[in-house]
Amino acid sequence: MSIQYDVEPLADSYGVADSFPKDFGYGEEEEADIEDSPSPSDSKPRILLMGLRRSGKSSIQKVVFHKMSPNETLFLESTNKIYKDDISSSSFVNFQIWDFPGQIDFIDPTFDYEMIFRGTGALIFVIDAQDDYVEALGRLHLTVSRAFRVNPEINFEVFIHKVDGLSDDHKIETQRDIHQRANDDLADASLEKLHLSFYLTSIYDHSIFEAFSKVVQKLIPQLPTLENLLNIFISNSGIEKAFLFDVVSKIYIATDSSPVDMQSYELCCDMIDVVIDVSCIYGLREDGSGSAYDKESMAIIKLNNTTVLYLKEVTKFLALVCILREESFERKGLIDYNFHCFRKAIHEVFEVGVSTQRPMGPPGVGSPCHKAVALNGTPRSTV
Ligand SMILES: Nc1nc2c(ncn2[C@@H]2O[C@H](COP(=O)(O)OP(=O)(O)OP(=O)(O)O)[C@@H](O)[C@H]2O)c(=O)[nH]1
Repeated sequence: MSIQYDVEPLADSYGVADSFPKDFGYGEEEEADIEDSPSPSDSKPRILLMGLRRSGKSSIQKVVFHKMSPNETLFLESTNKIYKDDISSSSFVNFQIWDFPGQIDFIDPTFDYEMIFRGTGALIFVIDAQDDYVEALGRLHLTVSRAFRVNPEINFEVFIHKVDGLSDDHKIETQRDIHQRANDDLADASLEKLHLSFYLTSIYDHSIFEAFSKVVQKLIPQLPTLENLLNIFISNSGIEKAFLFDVVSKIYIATDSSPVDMQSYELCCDMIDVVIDVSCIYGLREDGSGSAYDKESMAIIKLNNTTVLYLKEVTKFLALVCILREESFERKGLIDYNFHCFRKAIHEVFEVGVSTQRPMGPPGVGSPCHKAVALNGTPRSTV
């Protein structure tokens, strides 16, 4: 395997290149009392992580957005308050992730669930698949039915989590059973319109990143355009698969329309890790200033099975990672030209997003959630 790696530590013309956080990121973490009044940053759309105690909520947040290694999560303390994690300063994902304590009580008058659900884009309910999940299903039903009544626009996502401990057959059976019971409960409550999506996840492999990618993609209004651009790019460049990655979290925010196989995704994730690690060691200035990822970032990795991985910077937060055959890579000039057009188009997509951004309206109880677009293209909610 040979690695060609080329990174200019800092491009002044890149505007905020130097602002890419040195620790790779991961915005300020706020701890909030449940009864806290909303702060201005609370107007950002949220992804809520809910579920019973010890189901794995904090671990998911730490592994996906804070590069914590899965084994370290064994030492995480139980969450007693809502943790609001604003990752928008380092990630394309312009959301706050709110990690809830397991024992949250809807009857508690200090828990303003109307306010919380109104600005929510996605609610992820985590179920521990290694545990008895009857109680979790009851909690899931209570949570989603409350949330749906306040804001029917929320995407409801169920992570059947910790499946690393289950055999393949057991995984499928658990998913079928949870799916069946959860939907039966909804049907009994005449909530057929409430749609739940299910994912099998574990922090010990890439499944958690894949699942989070799908959750985030649903919140990106420009997704069809991005997919279209990727399709045009790969078909004209002889590329087999291309992913548009959020570099910090390794969530892919879009891919071309050919099916995603887990191995390709894992390979691309590993490439990002290699590039960033090498860049952190050799790409910074001697005094440690500069950025591990900037406009000049690119890498080519040739594998011993005639496959080539090609990574290029698209925006401050996004990278394109392509998988192609060695023969196709002989036409690198063509690929680079097509990439140049693709990159330009992506910038235009998000610039249009900014110019069509709606002004923030005053909060109003029960008002529908209007979606506008933020600088990085993810929707902002005005509630
Ligand atoms: N085997 C396995 N263990 C996991 C996984 N995810 C989390 N865990 C473990 O589950 C335990 C509980 O994880 P936490 O992230 O603290 O759970 P939580 O839901 O945030 O718990 P509370 O803060 O009490 O609500 C930890 O020991 C984790 O290491 C997983 O995918 N597989």
